[in-house]
Amino acid sequence: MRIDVEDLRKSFGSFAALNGVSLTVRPGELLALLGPSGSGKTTLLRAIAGLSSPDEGRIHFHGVDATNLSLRERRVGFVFQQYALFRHMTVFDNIAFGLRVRPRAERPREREIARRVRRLLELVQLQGLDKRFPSQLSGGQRQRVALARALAIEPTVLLLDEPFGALDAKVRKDLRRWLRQIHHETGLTTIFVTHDQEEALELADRVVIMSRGQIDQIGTPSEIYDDPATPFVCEFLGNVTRVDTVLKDGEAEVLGSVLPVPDGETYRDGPAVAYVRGHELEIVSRDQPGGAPATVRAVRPFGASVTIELDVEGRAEPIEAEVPRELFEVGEVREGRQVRVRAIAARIFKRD
Ligand SMILES: Nc1ncnc2c1ncn2[C@@H]1O[C@H](COP(=O)(O)OP(=O)(O)OP(=O)(O)O)[C@@H](O)[C@H]1O
Repeated sequence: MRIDVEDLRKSFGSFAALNGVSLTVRPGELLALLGPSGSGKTTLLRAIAGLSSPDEGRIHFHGVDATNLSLRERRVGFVFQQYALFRHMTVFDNIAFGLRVRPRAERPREREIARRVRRLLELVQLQGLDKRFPSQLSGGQRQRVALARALAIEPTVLLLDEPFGALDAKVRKDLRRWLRQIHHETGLTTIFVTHDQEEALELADRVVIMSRGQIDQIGTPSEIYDDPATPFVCEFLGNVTRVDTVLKDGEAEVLGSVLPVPDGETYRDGPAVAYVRGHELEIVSRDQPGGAPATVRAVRPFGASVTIELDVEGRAEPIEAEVPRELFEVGEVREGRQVRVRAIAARIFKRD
Protein backbone atom coordinates (compact mmCIF):
# COMPACT_ATOMS: atom_id res chain seq x y z
CA MET A 1 0.00 0.00 0.00
CA ARG A 2 1.40 3.33 -1.08
CA ILE A 3 0.46 6.32 1.06
CA ASP A 4 0.77 9.92 -0.10
CA VAL A 5 0.53 12.67 2.48
CA GLU A 6 0.16 16.13 0.97
CA ASP A 7 0.75 19.36 2.84
CA LEU A 8 -0.90 18.21 6.07
CA ARG A 9 -1.68 20.87 8.66
CA LYS A 10 -3.19 20.49 12.10
CA SER A 11 -3.40 23.01 14.92
CA PHE A 12 -4.51 22.69 18.52
CA GLY A 13 -5.69 26.20 19.40
CA SER A 14 -2.97 28.49 18.13
CA PHE A 15 -0.31 25.75 18.24
CA ALA A 16 0.60 24.22 14.88
CA ALA A 17 1.32 20.53 15.61
CA LEU A 18 1.66 19.78 11.87
CA ASN A 19 2.92 22.59 9.75
CA GLY A 20 2.78 21.44 6.14
CA VAL A 21 3.92 17.82 6.07
CA SER A 22 4.28 16.00 2.74
CA LEU A 23 5.56 12.48 2.42
CA THR A 24 5.26 9.33 0.33
CA VAL A 25 5.31 5.98 2.09
CA ARG A 26 6.39 3.29 -0.36
CA PRO A 27 4.52 0.00 -0.61
CA GLY A 28 5.91 -2.55 1.82
CA GLU A 29 8.42 -0.29 3.50
CA LEU A 30 9.16 -0.03 7.21
CA LEU A 31 9.20 3.68 7.92
CA ALA A 32 10.16 5.34 11.20
CA LEU A 33 8.87 8.73 12.33
CA LEU A 34 11.64 10.02 14.55
CA GLY A 35 11.79 13.28 16.47
CA PRO A 36 11.83 14.85 19.89
CA SER A 37 8.80 15.01 22.13
CA GLY A 38 6.15 17.34 20.74
CA SER A 39 7.50 17.34 17.17
CA GLY A 40 4.21 16.05 15.74
CA LYS A 41 4.96 12.34 15.18
CA THR A 42 1.84 11.04 16.90
CA THR A 43 -0.32 13.72 15.33
CA LEU A 44 0.91 12.65 11.88
CA LEU A 45 0.42 8.94 12.64
CA ARG A 46 -3.11 9.54 13.94
CA ALA A 47 -3.98 11.54 10.83
CA ILE A 48 -2.71 8.70 8.60
CA ALA A 49 -4.72 6.23 10.68
CA GLY A 50 -7.93 8.24 10.40
CA LEU A 51 -8.09 8.75 14.18
CA SER A 52 -8.01 12.52 13.77
CA SER A 53 -8.78 14.73 10.80
CA PRO A 54 -6.29 17.30 9.54
CA ASP A 55 -7.25 20.97 9.19
CA GLU A 56 -5.75 21.03 5.72
CA GLY A 57 -4.07 18.67 3.30
CA ARG A 58 -4.90 15.29 1.82
CA ILE A 59 -4.01 11.67 2.45
CA HIS A 60 -4.14 9.15 -0.40
CA PHE A 61 -4.11 5.40 0.10
CA HIS A 62 -2.96 3.71 -3.09
CA GLY A 63 -3.90 6.78 -5.12
CA VAL A 64 -7.42 7.02 -3.64
CA ASP A 65 -8.31 10.01 -1.47
CA ALA A 66 -8.73 8.61 2.05
CA THR A 67 -8.74 11.93 3.92
CA ASN A 68 -12.33 11.55 5.04
CA LEU A 69 -12.35 7.80 5.62
CA SER A 70 -12.47 6.31 9.14
CA LEU A 71 -9.86 4.01 10.65
CA ARG A 72 -12.01 1.03 9.85
CA GLU A 73 -12.67 2.11 6.27
CA ARG A 74 -8.92 2.54 5.77
CA ARG A 75 -8.34 -0.97 7.22
CA VAL A 76 -5.53 0.24 9.40
CA GLY A 77 -3.91 -1.88 12.11
CA PHE A 78 -2.88 0.31 15.05
CA VAL A 79 -0.69 -0.51 18.06
CA PHE A 80 -0.32 1.99 20.90
CA GLN A 81 2.49 2.41 23.39
CA GLN A 82 0.35 1.29 26.28
CA TYR A 83 -0.94 -2.13 25.45
CA ALA A 84 -4.58 -1.34 24.92
CA LEU A 85 -5.73 -4.92 25.42
CA PHE A 86 -9.14 -5.77 26.81
CA ARG A 87 -8.37 -6.88 30.35
CA HIS A 88 -11.43 -9.08 30.74
CA MET A 89 -10.73 -11.00 27.51
CA THR A 90 -8.31 -13.86 26.97
CA VAL A 91 -5.43 -13.55 24.53
CA PHE A 92 -7.47 -15.51 22.00
CA ASP A 93 -10.51 -13.23 22.32
CA ASN A 94 -8.37 -10.12 22.18
CA ILE A 95 -6.86 -11.21 18.88
CA ALA A 96 -10.23 -12.33 17.50
CA PHE A 97 -11.95 -9.09 18.51
CA GLY A 98 -11.48 -7.14 15.28
CA LEU A 99 -12.92 -9.99 13.24
CA ARG A 100 -15.90 -10.67 15.50
CA VAL A 101 -17.09 -7.06 15.47
CA ARG A 102 -17.31 -6.96 11.70
CA PRO A 103 -20.77 -6.63 10.12
CA ARG A 104 -22.30 -10.08 9.73
CA ALA A 105 -21.80 -10.21 5.97
CA GLU A 106 -18.04 -9.64 6.31
CA ARG A 107 -17.50 -11.63 9.48
CA PRO A 108 -15.57 -14.86 9.04
CA ARG A 109 -17.02 -18.05 10.57
CA GLU A 110 -15.80 -18.97 14.06
CA ARG A 111 -13.76 -21.82 12.63
CA GLU A 112 -11.98 -19.45 10.24
CA ILE A 113 -11.43 -16.95 13.09
CA ALA A 114 -9.86 -19.70 15.21
CA ARG A 115 -7.59 -20.69 12.33
CA ARG A 116 -6.42 -17.10 11.86
CA VAL A 117 -5.85 -16.55 15.58
CA ARG A 118 -3.76 -19.72 15.78
CA ARG A 119 -1.66 -18.61 12.82
CA LEU A 120 -1.11 -15.20 14.39
CA LEU A 121 -0.19 -16.76 17.73
CA GLU A 122 2.49 -18.67 15.87
CA LEU A 123 3.68 -15.54 14.09
CA VAL A 124 4.09 -13.64 17.37
CA GLN A 125 5.42 -16.78 19.06
CA LEU A 126 2.79 -17.01 21.77
CA GLN A 127 1.45 -20.49 21.04
CA GLY A 128 -0.12 -22.06 24.10
CA LEU A 129 -0.88 -18.73 25.80
CA ASP A 130 -4.26 -18.22 24.14
CA LYS A 131 -6.30 -18.84 27.32
CA ARG A 132 -4.35 -16.38 29.46
CA PHE A 133 -5.59 -12.94 30.41
CA PRO A 134 -3.45 -9.84 29.80
CA SER A 135 -2.60 -9.58 33.51
CA GLN A 136 -0.91 -12.99 33.25
CA LEU A 137 1.52 -11.82 30.56
CA SER A 138 4.77 -9.87 30.60
CA GLY A 139 4.91 -6.42 29.02
CA GLY A 140 6.67 -7.76 25.94
CA GLN A 141 4.12 -10.56 25.54
CA ARG A 142 1.23 -8.11 25.86
CA GLN A 143 2.71 -5.96 23.14
CA ARG A 144 2.98 -9.01 20.91
CA VAL A 145 -0.71 -9.75 21.54
CA ALA A 146 -1.50 -6.14 20.63
CA LEU A 147 0.41 -6.63 17.39
CA ALA A 148 -1.37 -9.91 16.62
CA ARG A 149 -4.68 -8.18 17.25
CA ALA A 150 -3.76 -5.39 14.84
CA LEU A 151 -2.71 -7.95 12.21
CA ALA A 152 -5.88 -10.04 12.62
CA ILE A 153 -8.01 -7.71 10.54
CA GLU A 154 -5.52 -8.16 7.66
CA PRO A 155 -4.77 -4.45 7.58
CA THR A 156 -3.60 -2.59 4.52
CA VAL A 157 -1.10 -0.75 6.67
CA LEU A 158 0.30 -1.22 10.15
CA LEU A 159 0.82 1.83 12.36
CA LEU A 160 2.70 1.61 15.65
CA ASP A 161 3.00 4.46 18.15
CA GLU A 162 6.07 3.94 20.35
CA PRO A 163 5.22 0.24 20.51
CA PHE A 164 8.16 -0.63 22.74
CA GLY A 165 8.28 2.63 24.67
CA ALA A 166 7.16 1.21 27.99
CA LEU A 167 9.45 -1.82 28.00
CA ASP A 168 12.92 -2.33 29.41
CA ALA A 169 16.03 -2.17 27.22
CA LYS A 170 16.55 -5.91 26.78
CA VAL A 171 12.92 -6.62 25.84
CA ARG A 172 12.90 -3.64 23.50
CA LYS A 173 15.87 -5.02 21.65
CA ASP A 174 14.30 -8.46 21.30
CA LEU A 175 11.03 -7.00 20.08
CA ARG A 176 12.83 -4.81 17.56
CA ARG A 177 14.47 -7.78 15.95
CA TRP A 178 11.23 -9.59 16.00
CA LEU A 179 9.23 -6.71 14.44
CA ARG A 180 11.76 -6.61 11.62
CA GLN A 181 11.19 -10.32 11.06
CA ILE A 182 7.40 -10.00 11.11
CA HIS A 183 7.63 -7.14 8.68
CA HIS A 184 9.77 -9.28 6.43
CA GLU A 185 7.26 -12.15 6.60
CA THR A 186 4.10 -10.08 6.08
CA GLY A 187 5.49 -7.44 3.71
CA LEU A 188 3.02 -4.95 5.20
CA THR A 189 3.59 -1.24 4.78
CA THR A 190 4.47 -0.26 8.34
CA ILE A 191 4.98 3.12 10.00
CA PHE A 192 6.24 3.37 13.55
CA VAL A 193 6.79 6.35 15.82
CA THR A 194 9.81 6.53 18.06
CA HIS A 195 11.95 9.12 19.77
CA ASP A 196 14.80 6.61 20.05
CA GLN A 197 17.44 7.27 17.37
CA GLU A 198 19.00 3.85 17.69
CA GLU A 199 15.64 2.12 17.30
CA ALA A 200 14.81 4.08 14.14
CA LEU A 201 18.23 3.65 12.53
CA GLU A 202 18.43 -0.03 13.36
CA LEU A 203 14.95 -1.01 12.29
CA ALA A 204 13.63 1.19 9.51
CA ASP A 205 14.11 1.08 5.74
CA ARG A 206 13.74 4.86 5.79
CA VAL A 207 13.59 7.39 8.59
CA VAL A 208 11.57 10.61 8.67
CA ILE A 209 13.08 13.18 11.03
CA MET A 210 10.54 15.63 12.41
CA SER A 211 10.93 18.83 14.35
CA ARG A 212 8.32 21.43 15.21
CA GLY A 213 5.59 19.98 13.05
CA GLN A 214 7.76 19.71 9.96
CA ILE A 215 9.95 17.16 8.24
CA ASP A 216 13.66 17.97 8.39
CA GLN A 217 14.85 15.00 6.40
CA ILE A 218 13.69 11.70 4.90
CA GLY A 219 16.25 9.07 4.04
CA THR A 220 17.69 5.64 4.63
CA PRO A 221 19.44 5.23 7.98
CA SER A 222 22.84 5.63 6.33
CA GLU A 223 21.76 8.72 4.39
CA ILE A 224 20.49 10.30 7.58
CA TYR A 225 23.58 9.36 9.54
CA ASP A 226 26.23 10.12 6.91
CA ASP A 227 24.59 13.10 5.32
CA PRO A 228 22.35 14.90 7.80
CA ALA A 229 20.43 17.68 6.06
CA THR A 230 20.30 20.21 8.87
CA PRO A 231 22.06 21.12 12.12
CA PHE A 232 18.97 19.87 13.94
CA VAL A 233 19.33 16.37 12.45
CA CYS A 234 23.02 16.33 13.45
CA GLU A 235 22.27 17.31 17.00
CA PHE A 236 19.30 15.03 17.32
CA LEU A 237 21.24 11.95 16.24
CA GLY A 238 23.50 12.74 19.17
CA ASN A 239 27.08 12.16 20.17
CA VAL A 240 28.38 15.19 18.28
CA THR A 241 30.49 18.14 19.22
CA ARG A 242 29.33 21.46 17.87
CA VAL A 243 32.07 23.88 16.88
CA ASP A 244 31.50 27.43 15.69
CA THR A 245 33.72 28.21 12.73
CA VAL A 246 34.18 30.39 9.67
CA LEU A 247 34.05 29.29 6.04
CA LYS A 248 36.76 30.65 3.79
CA ASP A 249 37.67 29.54 0.28
CA GLY A 250 35.93 26.20 0.67
CA GLU A 251 37.59 25.36 3.97
CA ALA A 252 36.85 25.76 7.65
CA GLU A 253 39.00 25.46 10.73
CA VAL A 254 37.57 22.95 13.19
CA LEU A 255 39.39 22.40 16.50
CA GLY A 256 42.66 23.54 14.95
CA SER A 257 42.32 21.32 11.85
CA VAL A 258 41.53 22.80 8.45
CA LEU A 259 38.78 20.75 6.79
CA PRO A 260 37.35 21.05 3.28
CA VAL A 261 33.66 21.78 2.92
CA PRO A 262 32.03 18.65 1.42
CA ASP A 263 31.83 18.34 -2.35
CA GLY A 264 28.94 20.06 -3.99
CA GLU A 265 28.52 22.62 -1.25
CA THR A 266 28.69 26.11 -2.65
CA TYR A 267 28.50 28.08 0.55
CA ARG A 268 29.74 31.60 0.51
CA ASP A 269 32.41 32.61 2.96
CA GLY A 270 31.03 33.48 6.36
CA PRO A 271 30.09 32.11 9.78
CA ALA A 272 29.39 28.39 9.92
CA VAL A 273 28.84 25.60 12.38
CA ALA A 274 30.60 22.25 12.27
CA TYR A 275 29.51 18.97 13.86
CA VAL A 276 32.11 16.35 14.66
CA ARG A 277 31.27 12.82 15.82
CA GLY A 278 33.23 11.18 18.60
CA HIS A 279 34.97 8.74 16.24
CA GLU A 280 36.03 11.62 13.98
CA LEU A 281 38.30 12.98 16.68
CA GLU A 282 41.90 11.91 16.88
CA ILE A 283 44.05 12.27 19.98
CA VAL A 284 47.78 12.80 19.54
CA SER A 285 50.60 13.78 21.87
CA ARG A 286 51.10 17.43 22.71
CA ASP A 287 54.33 17.74 20.70
CA GLN A 288 52.62 16.86 17.42
CA PRO A 289 51.52 19.65 15.07
CA GLY A 290 47.94 20.79 14.38
CA GLY A 291 44.77 20.25 16.31
CA ALA A 292 43.73 21.91 19.54
CA PRO A 293 45.51 21.61 22.89
CA ALA A 294 43.43 19.66 25.37
CA THR A 295 43.58 17.89 28.72
CA VAL A 296 42.23 14.40 29.28
CA ARG A 297 39.45 14.70 31.80
CA ALA A 298 38.30 11.09 31.99
CA VAL A 299 38.68 7.76 30.17
CA ARG A 300 35.65 5.48 30.06
CA PRO A 301 36.54 2.05 28.74
CA PHE A 302 33.04 0.53 28.41
CA GLY A 303 31.59 -1.32 25.43
CA ALA A 304 33.09 -1.63 21.97
CA SER A 305 34.81 1.72 22.12
CA VAL A 306 36.67 3.77 24.68
CA THR A 307 35.21 7.21 25.38
CA ILE A 308 37.69 9.93 26.23
CA GLU A 309 36.41 13.14 27.75
CA LEU A 310 38.57 16.14 26.98
CA ASP A 311 38.78 19.76 28.09
CA VAL A 312 39.80 21.76 25.05
CA GLU A 313 41.57 25.05 25.68
CA GLY A 314 39.27 28.00 25.17
CA ARG A 315 36.13 25.85 25.15
CA ALA A 316 33.62 25.85 27.99
CA GLU A 317 32.08 22.43 27.38
CA PRO A 318 34.13 19.22 27.42
CA ILE A 319 34.10 17.09 24.27
CA GLU A 320 34.00 13.31 23.86
CA ALA A 321 36.23 11.31 21.54
CA GLU A 322 35.61 7.64 20.80
CA VAL A 323 38.31 5.15 19.91
CA PRO A 324 37.62 1.51 19.03
CA ARG A 325 38.80 -0.57 21.96
CA GLU A 326 41.28 -2.53 19.88
CA LEU A 327 42.97 0.67 18.67
CA PHE A 328 43.11 2.31 22.07
CA GLU A 329 46.57 2.55 23.53
CA VAL A 330 46.73 3.91 27.01
CA GLY A 331 50.12 5.67 26.54
CA GLU A 332 49.43 9.39 26.55
CA VAL A 333 45.74 9.06 27.03
CA ARG A 334 45.33 9.08 30.77
CA GLU A 335 43.43 11.32 33.08
CA GLY A 336 45.17 14.67 33.48
CA ARG A 337 47.49 14.24 30.44
CA GLN A 338 48.08 17.14 28.07
CA VAL A 339 47.32 16.10 24.49
CA ARG A 340 46.14 17.48 21.18
CA VAL A 341 42.81 16.69 19.65
CA ARG A 342 42.26 16.84 15.90
CA ALA A 343 39.06 16.70 13.89
CA ILE A 344 39.46 14.43 10.88
CA ALA A 345 35.98 15.02 9.44
CA ALA A 346 32.95 17.19 10.12
CA ARG A 347 29.60 18.18 8.74
CA ILE A 348 29.60 21.89 8.11
CA PHE A 349 26.58 24.16 7.78
CA LYS A 350 26.38 27.83 7.03
CA ARG A 351 25.23 29.93 9.98
CA ASP A 352 22.73 32.70 9.33
N1 LIG B 1 -5.40 16.84 21.60
C1 LIG B 1 -4.47 17.81 21.75
N2 LIG B 1 -4.78 19.00 22.29
C2 LIG B 1 -3.85 19.98 22.41
N3 LIG B 1 -2.57 19.86 22.03
C3 LIG B 1 -2.20 18.69 21.50
C4 LIG B 1 -3.11 17.61 21.33
N4 LIG B 1 -2.45 16.58 20.76
C5 LIG B 1 -1.18 16.99 20.60
N5 LIG B 1 -1.03 18.25 21.03
C6 LIG B 1 0.22 19.04 20.98
O1 LIG B 1 0.78 18.95 19.68
C7 LIG B 1 2.19 18.80 19.72
C8 LIG B 1 2.61 17.57 18.97
O2 LIG B 1 2.16 16.43 19.68
P1 LIG B 1 2.50 14.96 19.23
O3 LIG B 1 1.84 14.04 20.20
O4 LIG B 1 2.18 14.78 17.79
O5 LIG B 1 4.07 14.93 19.42
P2 LIG B 1 5.05 13.71 19.39
O6 LIG B 1 6.14 14.09 18.46
O7 LIG B 1 4.32 12.46 19.10
O8 LIG B 1 5.59 13.73 20.87
P3 LIG B 1 5.81 12.54 21.93
O9 LIG B 1 7.09 11.86 21.51
O10 LIG B 1 5.96 13.28 23.22
O11 LIG B 1 4.62 11.66 21.87
C9 LIG B 1 2.55 18.77 21.21
O12 LIG B 1 3.03 20.04 21.59
C10 LIG B 1 1.26 18.44 21.90
O13 LIG B 1 1.21 19.04 23.19
